[in-house]
Amino acid sequence: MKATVDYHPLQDASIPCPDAGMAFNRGDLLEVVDQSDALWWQARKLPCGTSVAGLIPSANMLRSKQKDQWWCQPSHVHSCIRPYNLADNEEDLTHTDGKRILTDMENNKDINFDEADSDVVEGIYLAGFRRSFRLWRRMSFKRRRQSCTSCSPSSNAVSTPYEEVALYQRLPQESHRLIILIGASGVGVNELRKRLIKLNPSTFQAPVPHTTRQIKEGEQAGREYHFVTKELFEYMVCNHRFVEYGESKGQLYGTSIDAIDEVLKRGRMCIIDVEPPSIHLLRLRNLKPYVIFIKAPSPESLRQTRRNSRIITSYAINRAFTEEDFLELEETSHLIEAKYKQYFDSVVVNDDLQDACMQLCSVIQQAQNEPQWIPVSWLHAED
Ligand SMILES: Nc1ncnc2c1ncn2[C@@H]1O[C@H](COP(=O)(O)OP(=O)(O)OP(=O)(O)O)[C@@H](O)[C@H]1O
Repeated sequence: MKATVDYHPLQDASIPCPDAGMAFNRGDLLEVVDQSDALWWQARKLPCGTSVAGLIPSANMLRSKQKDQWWCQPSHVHSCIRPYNLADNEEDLTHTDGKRILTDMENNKDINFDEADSDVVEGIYLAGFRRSFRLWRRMSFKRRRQSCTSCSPSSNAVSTPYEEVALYQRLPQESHRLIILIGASGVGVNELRKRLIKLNPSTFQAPVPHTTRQIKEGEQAGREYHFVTKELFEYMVCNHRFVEYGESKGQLYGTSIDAIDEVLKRGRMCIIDVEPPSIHLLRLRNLKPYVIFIKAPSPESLRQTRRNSRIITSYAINRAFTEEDFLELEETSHLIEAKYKQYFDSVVVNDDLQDACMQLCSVIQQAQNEPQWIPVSWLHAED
């Protein structure tokens, strides 16, 4: 089983023998060796080389403890994921410090928010890196972050403190697993994703996003974007076709499940980066997502390695990192790790870019070609 909650026997007054208890954290793999008691099980941690079996609360026991709300944070409905609403526009245009982003943009009239990040490698267009798309994600991230600090991702954990898992080995004829990269904004998720795709553009691919904005000269439908009407976009929203979507400068942008399927059906490995709350929507049997957390390096190394790097912010393109950016990045990285670690299959620290890219490559190869623990429910045959 995979634990979806943290447990500390020394803080549990109800455990019959605290010394025999076994502490575990969200994401730990536990092999249950005795389930005969309704309240207390015996389990050991995997890999089990050194670990001895200890006492853990049964799933029912944990659920009833949760009702008393002592073992985890209060669980909230994830109110930060809201359908698109015109009333949200004002919020999108406001900084945490109250300055209006639009004003900043107006001050930068020469900025072209939609150019330059496109790329063609070996005749293959690298989709999903347009600035307008990334800008929307950044703005939407800011908005969600403001409303999200108390939001727990694990309302699901209430009903399933342990998730049953089994080893899965992908067969060569099966689709590749969806690779999800998660990380704080600015940590380098897009840089790594792009490098990976450039290394092998016929293997790795990003889904083509959707937008309601007009097609521009030089663009091709289905290449930079799937250009759709607002009506079609909203129809897709109503039919839950988007993993993420939102609005920037009056236009809608989003990543659809269909675009992900399209990449997988072509036999490619689909690499996406989404905000952590979207992981839930992608935990599907047919996608069997493998989640890689891109972690910020130590504070010293972060400042050292990024001294010449440039970022896209909500109101400026290609500006140097500031101390405020570093602090925000570190804080967000910790926050994401603390809240979502039960979903991580691997962690890659983005310290030296080249090393991180190589490590990412090898983790992805393992994910696709070696046995991995996945939820048992993903193994069941299609209905
Ligand atoms: N390991 C690294 N060393 C030095 N610079 C890096 C490293 N990783 C990323 N960068 C640089 O940091 C900047 C931000 O990276 P990137 O654009 O990939 O961020 P991101 O995580 O995708 O965030 P956002 O989605 O907000 O753009 C880029 O200029 C990128 O080249």
